[in-house]
Amino acid sequence: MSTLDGSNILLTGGAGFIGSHVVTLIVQQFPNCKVYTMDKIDYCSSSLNLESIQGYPNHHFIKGDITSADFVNYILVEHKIDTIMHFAAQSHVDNSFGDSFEFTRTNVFGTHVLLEAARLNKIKRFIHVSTDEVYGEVPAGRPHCNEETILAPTNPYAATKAAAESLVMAYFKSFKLPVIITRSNNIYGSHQYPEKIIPKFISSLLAGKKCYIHGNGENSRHYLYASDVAAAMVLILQKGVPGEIYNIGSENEVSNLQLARYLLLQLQMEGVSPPEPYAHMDPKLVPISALGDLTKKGLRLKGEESYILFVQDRPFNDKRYAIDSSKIHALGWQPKVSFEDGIKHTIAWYRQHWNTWWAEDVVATSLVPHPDKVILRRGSAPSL
Ligand SMILES: NC(=O)c1ccc[n+]([C@@H]2O[C@H](COP(=O)([O-])OP(=O)(O)OC[C@H]3O[C@@H](n4cnc5c(N)ncnc54)[C@H](O)[C@@H]3O)[C@@H](O)[C@H]2O)c1
Ligand SMILES: O=c1ccn([C@@H]2O[C@H](COP(=O)(O)OP(=O)(O)O[C@H]3O[C@H](CO)[C@@H](O)[C@H](O)[C@H]3O)[C@@H](O)[C@H]2O)c(=O)[nH]1
Repeated sequence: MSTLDGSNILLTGGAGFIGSHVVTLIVQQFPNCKVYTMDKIDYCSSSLNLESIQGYPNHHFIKGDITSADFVNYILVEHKIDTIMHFAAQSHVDNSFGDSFEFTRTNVFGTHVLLEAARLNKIKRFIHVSTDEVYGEVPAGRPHCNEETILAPTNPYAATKAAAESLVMAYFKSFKLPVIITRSNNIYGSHQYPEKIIPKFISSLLAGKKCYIHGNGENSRHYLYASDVAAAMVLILQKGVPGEIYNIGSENEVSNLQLARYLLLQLQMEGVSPPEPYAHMDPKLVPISALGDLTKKGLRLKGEESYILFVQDRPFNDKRYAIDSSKIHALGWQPKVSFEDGIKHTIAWYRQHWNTWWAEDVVATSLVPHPDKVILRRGSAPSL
C-alpha cells in the first residue's frame, strides 16, 4: 500500500530531462498510480527519454501543449486527474536572452493555464517545479537563501520562473489550491540535452570540439544528480505540505573552469596532464577540489588550451547561487550521489548516446559558443 495508490497524475514536460527521470521513478515504483505525461516534444526532448517505461500499463504519453487551455481541461476531466507535477518549461538561460516571449508564453501563461484548469477541476496536489535562479546571484560570503528570501531574478528565464511562482502562490491564497513549489540547484545526469554546461562540454569533447567558457570561468554552480532530485520530488509528492516551498540543493559547488578541467581529466583528453604536485597521479584520480585550487593559484593543466576557449560572457551571468535545504532535509531527503560518481555515470552515458539520442542537426546547433538559434524569433510578437 502506498499513499499514491489510485492516484492519477498529470506530469508536464516528462519527455525532457528532469521530468523523464521523475516519471520513470514514479511509474516503476508505484504500479497502482497512473501517470499521464504531457509534453509538446520541443527541440530538447526525446521520446527515448521515456523508453524504459514503454509498455507499462500505468503510463500514458500525451503529445500536447500546456498553453492550450481547452486541451488541458479536457485531459484533466477525461483522466480524472487529481495531481499535477509541472516540469514543462523553456529551461535554457542562454536562449532567454534572445527569445524571451517564448519563455513568457510557456513558463508564465502555460503555468497559468494549468493553475486555472486545476482550480476548475479541484485538483488535490499541484507541484510546481521552480529553480534557485529565482533568488538571483548570491555573492560568496552572503548567507544562503532560505524559502523566505525575497526573489531577485536577473535573467529573462529566471524572471518568468519567478512570475510563474507568483501566480502559483496567488492560487494558493485566493482559491486554496493545494500547491507546493520546489526550487532546485543545477541538475545533471543522463537525458539532458547538450546545451547545459555538463552535457555540452562532455559532448563537445567527444565530438572533437572545444569547451567554450563564458567570461573568465569563475562563475560557479551547485550540482545535484538527476536521481537525487527525482527522489526529492517523490518525497515531496508524498509528504510535502500544501502552501510550502522547498529548496532542493547540494554541497557540490564547482566553477565553470574547474568543471572543464575536471572533464578533460576524466575523459583523458590527449596531451592533457595535471601540473605538480598531481603530475604523477592517474589523471582520473585528481580530486575536483584540487582543480579549484589550481584556478585560485593561476595554474593550469598542461595542454588544456587545445580544449578550452574563453568566449564573450552572457549579458548577465549570476556569479553563483546558494540555497539552504534544511527544510527538505527535515522532511527526510539527502542527496546520495557524490559529484565524482555522478560525473562518472554521466560520462559513461554520453559516450554511448551523445550523437544518437537527439537528431544530429539538433545536437550540432547546441555545441556552439552561444546558441545562434535564439535570434530566429527575436522581436516577434507574442501570440498568447
Ligand atoms: N535543468 C536544471 O538544472 C533545472 C534546475 C532547476 C529547475 N529546473 C526546472 O525544472 C523543469 C524541467 O527542466 P529540464 O531541465 O528537465 O528542462 P528540459 O528543457 O529538458 O525539458 C522541458 C520539457 O518541457 C517541454 N515543454 C516545453 N514547452 C512546453 C509546452 N508549452 N507544452 C508542453 N511541454 C512543453 C519540452 O518539450 C521538454 O520536454 C523546468 O521547469 C526548469 O525550469 C531545471
Ligand atoms: O557553453 C557554455 C555553457 C554554459 N556556460 C556557463 O555555465 C554556467 C551554467 O550554465 P547552464 O548549464 O546553462 O545552467 P544555468 O544557466 O545555471 O541554468 C541551469 O540551472 C538552473 C538552476 O540553477 C535551472 O533553473 C536552469 O533551467 C538550468 O538551465 C553558466 O555560468 C554559463 O554561463 C559556459 O561557460 N559555456
